Amino acid sequence: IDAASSRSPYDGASVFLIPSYVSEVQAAVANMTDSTLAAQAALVEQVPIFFWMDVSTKVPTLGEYLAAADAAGGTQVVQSVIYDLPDRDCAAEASAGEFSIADGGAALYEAYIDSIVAQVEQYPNVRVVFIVEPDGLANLVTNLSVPKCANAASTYKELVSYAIAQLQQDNVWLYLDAGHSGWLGWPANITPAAQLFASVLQGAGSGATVRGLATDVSNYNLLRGAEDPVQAPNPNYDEELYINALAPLLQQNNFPSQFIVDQSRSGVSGIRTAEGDWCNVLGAGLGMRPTTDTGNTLIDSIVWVKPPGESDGTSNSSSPRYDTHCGQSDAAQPAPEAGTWFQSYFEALVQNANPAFS
Ligand SMILES: O=[N+]([O-])c1ccc(O[C@@H]2O[C@H](CO)[C@@H](O[C@@H]3O[C@H](CO)[C@@H](O[C@@H]4O[C@H](CO)[C@@H](O)[C@H](O)[C@H]4O)[C@H](O)[C@H]3O)[C@H](O)[C@H]2O)cc1
Ligand SMILES: [Mg+2]
Repeated sequence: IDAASSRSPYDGASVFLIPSYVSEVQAAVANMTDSTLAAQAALVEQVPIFFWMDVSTKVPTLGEYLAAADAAGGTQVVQSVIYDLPDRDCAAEASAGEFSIADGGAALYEAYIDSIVAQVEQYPNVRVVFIVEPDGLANLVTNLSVPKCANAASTYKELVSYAIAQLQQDNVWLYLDAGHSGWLGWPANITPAAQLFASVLQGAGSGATVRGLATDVSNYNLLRGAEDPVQAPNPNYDEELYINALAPLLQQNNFPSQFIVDQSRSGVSGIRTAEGDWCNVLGAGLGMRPTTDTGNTLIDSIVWVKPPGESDGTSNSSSPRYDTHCGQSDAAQPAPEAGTWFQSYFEALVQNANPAFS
């Protein structure tokens, strides 16, 4: 058990602002004509988000950020998402990745992980928080009926175990992605989910550990609040209910039960026509600001993981990465490719922010 995982990485630390996102927001502000809204949008620059390593060529940039955090002094936390599994996003089209299992993807992914290890080992004084593979394991709980997921299952598990095994440095905290309340929170899913997380941790070898799980990444659920009608009849209809139900199941399976929760786009509830809608949902607003004052000892921090303004996926039906969810009536259109800047959507997120930026 490495020292890191026995305490929150956020205790007594400053969270590093990701420069590439600050630049995206600055560019967005420059393009805004409504001066009141632009002034509110400028405040978003000061909110820490996660740096997504959605392609292996972004790993050196993590190194630059670790160096900058190291130079800043004090106790810094750099937040980053590991997101490059071969046959990625197996139940959807929008976020398919660079690696494919059929084309040596497993070996390439291990090299990707090894390159991340090489970066974090250079900066032992910087705390690094990784969320490991959004949607990856969650898809193995509910979507083995999807051929791409069934074919990828053993590889996903082996590679997440590999990532855990390789990232045991004392300055690293790992939170596996655990979907959200409207996904794995369903009673039919929650126990298989706990068992899957535990088996993947065991696959990392004895002594390997993680800090816990991340929930609501790139989704729109409330941390705690009134039930959104589309969540009914799920008893775990918000993230805190999901976390409180999941934690004992994890403990029973010898899996650490600490959490971080994405609230970047959770400011407005009741915006989806169906619980499973995830793509650029209309009416969404920036949510609770990141804080360690979470009101629940299981939750280390509220965080912003999905960078607000970056698209979930293209609405162009002729694109190879077109997913029908991005063409729905509750999806903002026209939308650019996943991960690219969506200006009008960003402006709406600021407009709908709750709490408001002022
Ligand atoms: O009452 N009942 O009787 C009953 C019966 C069955 C029920 O079934 C449950 O229904 C849920 C709601 O549809 C399903 O949850 C959805 O599953 C999708 C993947 O399949 C997720 O999509 C991902 O979302 C990510 C961002 O979050 C994207 O990054 C990613 O690209 C994208 O693929 C949705 O969020 C998530 O909400 C459950 O699987 C399903 O088991 C539920 C109730
Ligand atoms: Mg996605």
